[in-house]
Amino acid sequence: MSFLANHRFLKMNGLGNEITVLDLRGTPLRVSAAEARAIAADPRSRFDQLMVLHDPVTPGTDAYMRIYNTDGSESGACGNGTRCVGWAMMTDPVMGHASGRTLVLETKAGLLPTEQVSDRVFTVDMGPPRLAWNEIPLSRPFPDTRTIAIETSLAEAPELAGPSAVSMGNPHAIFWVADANAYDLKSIGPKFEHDPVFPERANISLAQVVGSDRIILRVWERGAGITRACGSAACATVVAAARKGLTGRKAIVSLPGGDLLIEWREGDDHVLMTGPTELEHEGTFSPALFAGAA
Ligand SMILES: N[C@@H](CCC[C@H](N)C(=O)O)C(=O)O
Repeated sequence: MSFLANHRFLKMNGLGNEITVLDLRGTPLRVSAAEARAIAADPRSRFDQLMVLHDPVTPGTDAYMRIYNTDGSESGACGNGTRCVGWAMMTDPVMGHASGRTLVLETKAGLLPTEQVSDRVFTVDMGPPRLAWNEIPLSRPFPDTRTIAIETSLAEAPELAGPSAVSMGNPHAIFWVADANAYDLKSIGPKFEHDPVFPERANISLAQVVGSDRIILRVWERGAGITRACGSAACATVVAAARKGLTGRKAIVSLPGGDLLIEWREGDDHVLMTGPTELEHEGTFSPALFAGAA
């Protein structure tokens, strides 16, 4: 039987981005890709991202997080999920032992200081964007990642070419469009996600700039598909928009699930993301879920 049988989880969301939080602190256990897919397959624990808490690794941090997509792949960043973890570690009666209003969380991509702004609203310091082609990563050199060349060309949307590329600890490609709702993202997203220029695949965004401080955004997430919000994509988009002179360094990003406030701070180059969290329910995993999942 899987160690996850009867294990407690929280089902949350950040602007409709479906997040399941699982606490494995105090154990050496690790969720496999098959177990993550099994958790995603149950409507009670369905997620776009599974945030798994582990004991801290770096001194001074509060927890190490592994982040799984629906397909079982792992990511270095999830902005909406990190806010949910902040809420869980501060407020949940079982997971919430953190004192104070700040936490430092760690992923394979780095440190994520997280601050409670009000009851359910959190700001995550998503760190500096990574803009060099080999940091994103891209499969070949581009001196300027504000616009890159891709191999995929769509007969139905030939204007979707030359996206910006940014890593926020995970790879993002941002296509600049006149109307973000004019495209069948479910059809085009996977084609761009798997373009050979993205050796680790990429999260694909359609960004419509509607003012110097406002962007409408839809996202096809690597490993998860269309989601109602993607925090790291919102951060990557404001960075790319500011680099291209399309907006300032602070903007509201409107996603199908609601708004995020993003600021690319002068001075230390860090990107701050502020937005809400919501607890939907808690539950325990049915042992039957993991039959056949190793
Ligand atoms: N929803 C997340 C990003 C999720 C990670 C992504 N699918 C990846 O594989 O990089 C967010 O809020 O940032």
